[in-house]
Amino acid sequence: MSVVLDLESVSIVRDGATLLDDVSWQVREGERWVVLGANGAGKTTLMQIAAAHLHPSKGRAEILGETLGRTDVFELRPRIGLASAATAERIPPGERIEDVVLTAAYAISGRWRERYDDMDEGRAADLLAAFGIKHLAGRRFGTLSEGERKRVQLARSMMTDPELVLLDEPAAGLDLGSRELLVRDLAGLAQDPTSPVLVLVTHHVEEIPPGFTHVLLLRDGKAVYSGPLNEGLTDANLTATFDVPLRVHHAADRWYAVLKMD
Ligand SMILES: Nc1ncnc2c1ncn2[C@@H]1O[C@H](COP(=O)(O)OP(=O)(O)OP(=O)(O)O)[C@@H](O)[C@H]1O
Repeated sequence: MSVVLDLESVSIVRDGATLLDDVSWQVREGERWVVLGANGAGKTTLMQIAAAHLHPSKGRAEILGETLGRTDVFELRPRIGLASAATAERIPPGERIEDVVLTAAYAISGRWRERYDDMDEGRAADLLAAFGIKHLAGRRFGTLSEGERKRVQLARSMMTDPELVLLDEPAAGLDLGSRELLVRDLAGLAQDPTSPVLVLVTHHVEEIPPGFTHVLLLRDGKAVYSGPLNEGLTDANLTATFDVPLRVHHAADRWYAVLKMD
């Protein structure tokens, strides 16, 4: 299986702070990864590297066969779908949601004078339908609920038919019902063999959709564990990751974690 993401001893230093510290991480075709860690662990920083938006201060990052620093990132970025709080912030509130999805074709976040062909328009419409938001066509992004916005961002992340999709906290701010619907949809994506490689960042094991295969646990910029989900999500690893004693439970293809009380 070919390697989609290959990070070798990657460190990121900003203003004297080490955000990522000697992280090595390999993601292969067909895999679905969860990146789990406490606030400030470095998850978003890692996604910025994986999305070719940030270069390592030290180490080597190879994305879809291209080495950062030796490749044109503007050619690489359209091959990667990204949905994050930062990408959402860049979307003009007055933008119609069809255009929010469509403009991903040019990696921009506000429609201007670019031209789109019927295939692009058709794909954007299909993606709105696939994520259950076709009925919202015509609405302005700024008028949507948080759950609806997350779905629009998900659709946008898939617009270029990317080989790698990075979803940075797609369930943040969702109510229980909306979260569960999102988990169901992500499980559908994960279980579809034609889907791209998926990387999902979260704080909560409850948000891990069935079908995800691997986990990277981050703490203070360092990898605590990187490998198969079933082997990695242990009491000891979660406790080390979040620095509180945790008990993890796996039932009916979902994960749960609570504080150890004894
Ligand atoms: N320019 C910077 N200078 C110094 N520290 C920074 C800078 N940018 C980010 N950081 C710090 O790096 C750490 C990692 O940030 P990052 O956003 O990657 O964490 P995260 O795991 O995504 O956190 P969260 O779960 O809260 O979103 C944080 O402690 C943050 O304050």
